[in-house]
Amino acid sequence: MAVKGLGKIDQQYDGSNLRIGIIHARWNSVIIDALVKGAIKRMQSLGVKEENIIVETVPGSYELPWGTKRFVDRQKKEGKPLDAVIPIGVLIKGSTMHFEYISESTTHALMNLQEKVNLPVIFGLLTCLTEEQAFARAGIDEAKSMHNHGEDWGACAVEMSVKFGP
Ligand SMILES: O=c1[nH]c(NC[C@H](O)[C@H](O)[C@H](O)CO)c([N+](=O)[O-])c(=O)[nH]1
Repeated sequence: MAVKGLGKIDQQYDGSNLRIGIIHARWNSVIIDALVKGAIKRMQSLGVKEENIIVETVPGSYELPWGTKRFVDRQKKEGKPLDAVIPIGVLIKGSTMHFEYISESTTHALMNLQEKVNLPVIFGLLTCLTEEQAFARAGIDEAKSMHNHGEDWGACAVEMSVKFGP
């Protein structure tokens, strides 16, 4: 069976000089909290200092693109520029098309944001058809916990910053 997820990291990247932002939505907060903790844990295991992991929040996933842009700009303006940013949101399909529209528009906006902010913008949006899928991808024990995707996003942020930074 193919092993999903980031798999083996081809090398340990040294995050000790990095400053990375996490901006997360507050919808589905139990799942969000697990994903954020997973990202922080992995980044610290790669040497990113606690004081260099800056966490911000927005109401929902739809606010992530604009919130991320302003967050990155503000950190730069304060003389503490980020090396990468991880927007995190959890969208769970409901009975309307709301899920589809937010998933599609937010994904495209986050992808396009990379050019605008000239930084790695890691794709931390879980778009799940059921709560069980979301619990599993946040490594929460109530479901068949697959793997905490937040850890992958943390590793990705460090690798992209080290490899492609200024
Ligand atoms: O982050 C989420 N926002 C959601 N909606 C709120 C949306 O992101 C905005 O915050 C809201 O529409 C105000 O702009 C969700 N649902 O509606 O299901 C969801 O599952 N996850």
